[in-house]
Amino acid sequence: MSIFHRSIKPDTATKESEISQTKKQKMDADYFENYGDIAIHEEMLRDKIRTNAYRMAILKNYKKFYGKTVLDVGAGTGILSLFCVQAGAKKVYAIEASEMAEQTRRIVKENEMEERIEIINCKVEEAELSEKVDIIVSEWMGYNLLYESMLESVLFARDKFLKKDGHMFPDRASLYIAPITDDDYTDRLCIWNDVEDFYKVSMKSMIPYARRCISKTVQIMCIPQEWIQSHGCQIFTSNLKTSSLSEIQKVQSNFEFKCFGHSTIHGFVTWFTVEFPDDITLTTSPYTDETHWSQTVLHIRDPFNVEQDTTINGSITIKPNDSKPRFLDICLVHKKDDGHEKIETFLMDEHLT
Ligand SMILES: C[S@@+](CC[C@H](N)C(=O)[O-])C[C@H]1O[C@@H](n2cnc3c(N)ncnc32)[C@H](O)[C@@H]1O
Repeated sequence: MSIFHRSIKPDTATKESEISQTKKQKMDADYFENYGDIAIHEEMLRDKIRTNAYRMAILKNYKKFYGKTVLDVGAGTGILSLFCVQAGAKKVYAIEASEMAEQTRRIVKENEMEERIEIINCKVEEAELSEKVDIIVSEWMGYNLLYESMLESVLFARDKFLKKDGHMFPDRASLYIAPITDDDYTDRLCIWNDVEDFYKVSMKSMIPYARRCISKTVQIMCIPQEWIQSHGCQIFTSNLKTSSLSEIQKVQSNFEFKCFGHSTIHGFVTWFTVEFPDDITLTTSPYTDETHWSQTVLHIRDPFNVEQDTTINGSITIKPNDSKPRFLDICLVHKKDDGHEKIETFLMDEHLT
């Protein structure tokens, strides 16, 4: 992604590009250092909803895997590669850029699968394979589906390594949004009223600022179903076999909700699903069992009241942040019935709560 404008002279542009390149490399280094740590892999393996969805998808589709070659993009501990061999894969290329790859080698040996799983310790963008593969498996999803921007690497791998009639596991991803009431929102503001009782000084003037602070931070949490105030609306869906890079680099969609009943809207929640062949779906919906992704909550600045059938419409744009492309810029525009449009912007970076 280019960060400079046409008006910048070539030499300045080169300098800018070098800086951005160094920044990007540093960010990637931090990213892979994070995945070199055991804790994140423990969290993923503890998430049985996630891991069993992949296990079921691979084992139930054993006819697709039997005798075939597979590329596991971002193998981590190698768990998905092991499932692929259990399903009968002839050869799995397990590409992992972080230092975890050293441990993956040990795990593969422990399972006596060295002859079938080849660990390649580099970024998939830098890998060379001696053949094209029949299947790509990858667990690339981040919070709000696109946080981390790993899907770009998976599509890169698809275009370079997947046979024309090959399969993607998963092969579809979708993102949903719904308006919510947040029962904890008022509690969070209470302190600015309570200061008077506690210490006999007033801090009520902080309330508008506190609201702004709440609305700026993206919260990762499992919300109670009762908070949801209308049916969800799909804002993004991608066929991973055919989607282009540009389609996944900018999500832009309108939404419209009809509210269930009387409540206060404090924000919006997003969740995602990924689908595999043979009707297997992994969902992070608030209506099903918790996963380590939870849901993503975007609080608005000025909560508003709704009644049954109040309409909320608007649009959402999600794209990688220009200078830190693994993070996301989110712009949410919303309007109640014929009211004024409100615009909320969020940076989904490491300061998630
Ligand atoms: C979400 S984890 C999944 C790990 C494992 N497949 C699992 O399901 O438990 C993603 C892994 O992909 C690796 N990864 C991300 N981008 C990569 C890239 N471009 N090339 C190679 N590995 C990558 C990360 O280091 C991380 O270990």
